[in-house]
Amino acid sequence: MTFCNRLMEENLPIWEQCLNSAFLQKLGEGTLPWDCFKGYIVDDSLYLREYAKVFAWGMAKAEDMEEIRTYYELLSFVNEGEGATRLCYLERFSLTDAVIQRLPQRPENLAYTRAMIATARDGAGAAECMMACLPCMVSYGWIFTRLLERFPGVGDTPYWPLVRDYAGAEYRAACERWAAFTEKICTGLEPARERRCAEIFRACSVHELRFWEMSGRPREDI
Ligand SMILES: Cc1ncc(C[n+]2csc(CCO)c2C)c(N)n1
Repeated sequence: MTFCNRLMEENLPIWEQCLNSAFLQKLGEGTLPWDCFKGYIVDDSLYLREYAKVFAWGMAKAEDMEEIRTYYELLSFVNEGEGATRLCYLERFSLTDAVIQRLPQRPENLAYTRAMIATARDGAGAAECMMACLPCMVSYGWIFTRLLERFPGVGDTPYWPLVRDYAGAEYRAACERWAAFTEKICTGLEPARERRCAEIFRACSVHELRFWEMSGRPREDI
């Protein structure tokens, strides 16, 4: 089994808890309070801004152009794909990007992005950087694919544009590319560094869970 597949398998129980969070279950059923969804979109927009900085560290430490191209691809994915869906939702909430950028990240969100950025900043290189980002990419693919299987009716809810971004074949193919790149850079690592990588992957999977739990509560400042 590949290193990335092993990590995914080991962390499936955490992702399962994400899928079973009140936020995602209600989103699937179409009963999620709109205020909770609004809070999620705001925090997630702030999250994605900070997330982009992880790749700045990755690029600064890159050893070849392929690495830089991968970070560039990941960044443009956030900017074009996910950014567009979020902007549509913000418009529906009558919120603008300028307004939300001044809002604070909620504590769980801040803890997550601080941990990712510190990991990429302090890590030895691409392996640590990708370990911090991979759970967020691949857990979304896994979670939203399962969510759609469990709640096929989600296609008729206002949450469909978000689910559609992650539950399709195109996103799955992108995840496979990112995992293949990660596999390549993690092949032949010393055992201590490999253990550290597994710890980062797990810590970030737990941060994902905390983010979903946080999203079950509305923000009080919007
Ligand atoms: C809290 C949180 N976790 C994960 C994602 C998903 N995500 C973030 S970046 C990216 C694509 C790769 O750059 C994906 C799929 C999110 N939006 N918010």
